Amino acid sequence: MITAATMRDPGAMRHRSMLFVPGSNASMMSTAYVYGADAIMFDLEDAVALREKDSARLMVFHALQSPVYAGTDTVVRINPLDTPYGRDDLEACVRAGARTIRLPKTDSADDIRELEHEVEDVERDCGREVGSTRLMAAIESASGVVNAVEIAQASPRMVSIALAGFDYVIDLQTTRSREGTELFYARCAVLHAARVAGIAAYDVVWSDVNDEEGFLAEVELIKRLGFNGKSLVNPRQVPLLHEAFAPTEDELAHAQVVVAAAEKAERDGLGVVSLGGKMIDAPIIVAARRTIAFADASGVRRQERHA
Ligand SMILES: CC(C)(COP(=O)(O)OP(=O)(O)OC[C@H]1O[C@@H](n2cnc3c(N)ncnc32)[C@H](O)[C@@H]1OP(=O)(O)O)[C@@H](O)C(=O)NCCC(=O)NCCSC(=O)C[C@@](O)(CC(=O)O)C(=O)O
Ligand SMILES: [Mg+2]
Repeated sequence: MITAATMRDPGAMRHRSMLFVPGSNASMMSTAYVYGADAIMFDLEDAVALREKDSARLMVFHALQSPVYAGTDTVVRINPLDTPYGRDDLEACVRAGARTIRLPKTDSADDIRELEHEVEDVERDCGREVGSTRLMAAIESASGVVNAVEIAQASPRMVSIALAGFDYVIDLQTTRSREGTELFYARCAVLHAARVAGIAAYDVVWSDVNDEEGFLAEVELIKRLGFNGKSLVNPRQVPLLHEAFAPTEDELAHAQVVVAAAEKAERDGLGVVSLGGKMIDAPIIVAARRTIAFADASGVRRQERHA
């Protein structure tokens, strides 16, 4: 039986970066794995021209099976299932062993249930383990935002949900601003949906790859809101994002002391811990463990700490 627990490996929750790589660009696809993104997302949808849909699908099919991507968390953004390409994309990607399928323009939980049904058929057909393909939804409309909780909970295969800002602002009849005021409600809704469902939340792409300052301001905002990470369009954004999400050495040192104090209190059979006169309770311990996990993912060096 497929359960949420079997689908969600904790590593996926620690992902920060998901790099879009156009499925029609052979040169980008052949090198994308070197940039250190937590997940590589081959795109068959809007980055691919209509006349290249079939050749891009074939290239992604081969890339997914290439040894260079064996150790990478691969995601494929397929075309929506109500287009002439969606079902062929899905079949090729599941057969080739994509770890996660990203459904763009997800408006309702039924979209995910239909996807799940199709994925299961292909898994059975090609002899892949049923339940081995994970799903994620991109929310790109007002309907998607309003239905975000049901979408996030629509299948135990769901591992994450992403806001897609560019299509969303078109549906909202506005435009994308540098400060992102128009995205505030959708960001909060998508994030809350992810937390209700116990899955990861990804923020929108930042398209002006030369505007580093604007990108970093947006990253600070989404980190503060609680997002796990962001969809990216350019390799230069990967280290910037990872660095911004990495705890400082002081934050890490404090988290380690908190966890060490909590573990000592547990060994000593004490319910309440005091650290420098401050009470350390369960949420503070959870936050400290999260900081340590982020530090590990970011490669921040740990030192032995004792209570
Ligand atoms: C942005 C730009 C044109 C900048 O070009 P530039 O030329 O300035 O890039 P440079 O930095 O100079 O490149 C230096 C070296 O990196 C290589 N390189 C660049 N990008 C790479 C990459 N992505 N992967 C691997 N390699 C890469 C490049 O080949 C070069 O390699 P080399 O020649 O060997 O040195 C370029 O990055 C790019 O095309 N990005 C992908 C765009 C894309 O996928 N759009 C669709 C997804 S959004 C969407 O659909 C909206 C959405 O749906 C989103 C949602 O759903 O969330 C919604 O509604 O909001
Ligand atoms: Mg879009």
